[in-house]
Amino acid sequence: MQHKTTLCNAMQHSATQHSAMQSNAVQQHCAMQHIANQHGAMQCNTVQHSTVQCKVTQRKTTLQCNAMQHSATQHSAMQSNAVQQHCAMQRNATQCNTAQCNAVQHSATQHSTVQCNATQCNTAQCNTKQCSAKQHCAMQCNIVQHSTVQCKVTQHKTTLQCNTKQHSATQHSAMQCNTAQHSTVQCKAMQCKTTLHNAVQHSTAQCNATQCNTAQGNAKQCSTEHYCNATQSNTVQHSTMQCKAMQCNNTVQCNALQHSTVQCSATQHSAMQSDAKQHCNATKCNTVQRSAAQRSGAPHASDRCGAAPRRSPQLRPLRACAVRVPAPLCRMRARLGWGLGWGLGWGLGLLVAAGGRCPRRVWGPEWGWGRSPQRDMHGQSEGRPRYLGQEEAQAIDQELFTDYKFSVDQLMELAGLSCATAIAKAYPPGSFPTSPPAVLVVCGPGNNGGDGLVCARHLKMFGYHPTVHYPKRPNKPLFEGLTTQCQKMDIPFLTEFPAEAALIDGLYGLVVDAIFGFSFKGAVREPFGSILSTLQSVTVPIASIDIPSGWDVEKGRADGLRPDMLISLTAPKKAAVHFSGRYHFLGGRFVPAALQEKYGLNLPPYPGTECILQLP
Ligand SMILES: NC(=O)C1=CN([C@@H]2O[C@H](COP(=O)(O)OP(=O)(O)OC[C@H]3O[C@@H](n4cnc5c(N)ncnc54)[C@H](OP(=O)(O)O)[C@@H]3O)[C@@H](O)[C@H]2O)[C@H](O)CC1
Ligand SMILES: [K+]
Repeated sequence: MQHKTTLCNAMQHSATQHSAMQSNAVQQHCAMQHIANQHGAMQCNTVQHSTVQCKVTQRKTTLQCNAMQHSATQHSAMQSNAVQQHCAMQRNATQCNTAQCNAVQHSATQHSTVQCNATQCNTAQCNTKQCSAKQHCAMQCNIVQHSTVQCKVTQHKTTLQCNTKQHSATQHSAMQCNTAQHSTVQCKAMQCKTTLHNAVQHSTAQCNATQCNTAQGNAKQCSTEHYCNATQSNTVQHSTMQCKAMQCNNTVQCNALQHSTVQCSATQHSAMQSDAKQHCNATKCNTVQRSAAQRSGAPHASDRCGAAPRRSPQLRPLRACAVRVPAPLCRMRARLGWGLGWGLGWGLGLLVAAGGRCPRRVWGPEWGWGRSPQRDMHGQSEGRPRYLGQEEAQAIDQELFTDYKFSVDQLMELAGLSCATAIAKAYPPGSFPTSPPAVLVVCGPGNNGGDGLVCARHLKMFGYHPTVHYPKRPNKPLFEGLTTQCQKMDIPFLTEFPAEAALIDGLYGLVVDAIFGFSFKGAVREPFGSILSTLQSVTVPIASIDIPSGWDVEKGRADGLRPDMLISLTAPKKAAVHFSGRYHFLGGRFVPAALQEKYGLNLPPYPGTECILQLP
């Protein structure tokens, strides 16, 4: 509100003052907005700002936006960030020296919510009293780790930024409306359909994928030169997620220029195209390979196992299958298993399994058991691990902590490592439709969520590109530590869960479900209800840690998630008998023999030094 037009006027935005941060590629955008007096502090940003720079600008309060606050003493941590040239240009070199940007100035008092920005949140300061406002950290800690895409979502979700007067419908600039980062919901009709969003204002950044995927982005609109031309389709804004099938299906858009490697997303790529590492070129996109059949998951030509994976038409299978049931039978089994009731469905499933197995991967004797399971209705059988009830699982857990004196983080580390290892075995990076292999890890409020954070960290170490969504964070050092570790390893945290399954399908090759574990009870509460409901519609594979989230720990849930992978920790829980995905692993190789004995776990021997074991 204090932000006067004059503060953002031509003088400040002159060539000399326009810092590296401000003098972005789309000069005309700022120029246009400044002239129109619409330039609020928030509007100073622009998508064209690099991630760091953009955020710095956006985080500025209006007070900070003016020249006075840019004095040395007021230069907050936020301002004295890595964009040193910004400081140098706006202040003289001596003012913006290291001393002024040092810890002294980063005192608690100076660390306002706004000032405690990404840079600080990535440091130890984020865990101190200075940044103790949890929401603050949650929001701001994400920033640097957020890719351009994610960062903008976060920023645009900020109440301060989104609810100011400048963000009225008319003032809502193309910049604000732009960003592929806006989900369809966020990029509302009101914002996207203002007269501001005309062709002139729709710069490269502004005509983004989200818009192209909305009602505006229909064939008619997107095929115009303004909206979906070659330039727009190959910008950084067009991440995997954004350059969607719609664009690839448009023959106009499907030219070689637009279809960079990055842009050819999972959705666009048929399995055949992905496997062949032939990125969507003009020929492929305009030919029969883009047929409906392929997009609906027809098996890959090179899939020697034949049957298309239920959830991952775009992911290559691991190894050759042994005995396989024809895909229709497998599908029938799945349908029966989930559609006609548990008992009947599972019984028929076993009938099918007796003659062969659906393409559930077992790697052979060195990895798992070659034989099919002979489970009873409780999942227990001779020579097989005992499937635990909820209370049993909790009791073993407690005993590990109280009697054996393990700490939670010890076991969580092993559990999370097991999960990452199993994922890497089943879904090697090369099998992902996109490079890098992007994984969405959704973490819940308990230890299952902690496993997810550890898993994300190890996945990162293994060469994956995990992104975490962690909406409900316990106020405990363990979880704060795990979060910080991820953030400092440049793992982005999505503050907003993608509202549409298609976005997830486009962006990620795999979803890790670390929402609920063996303590889940009752009806799912928000925000996890919405999250799970979205996850039910994704087509990329889901790997569930310990229990498919939302399932009753003992009874399962017929209309719930249908993960492609389950990593049972310690021992499978009773619900696992209903698991029908391809990969069932046992992980958490930390249960001492005496405890195994006491609870009659009957765990199979892990191979060698492995921390996981594939179950049939
Ligand atoms: N020994 C082992 O095998 C180990 C396993 N680990 C992992 O830990 C989980 C179990 O962790 P726990 O924290 O006990 O439970 P959850 O992760 O399931 O989560 C509990 C939180 O979930 C909330 N909750 C419960 N029900 C609902 C619901 N219906 N809707 C929304 N939220 C729900 C619950 O909230 P409350 O308000 O009820 O408190 C909790 O916040 C295990 O499965 C393994 O993954 C360890 O990592 C290592 C040892
Ligand atoms: K889970």
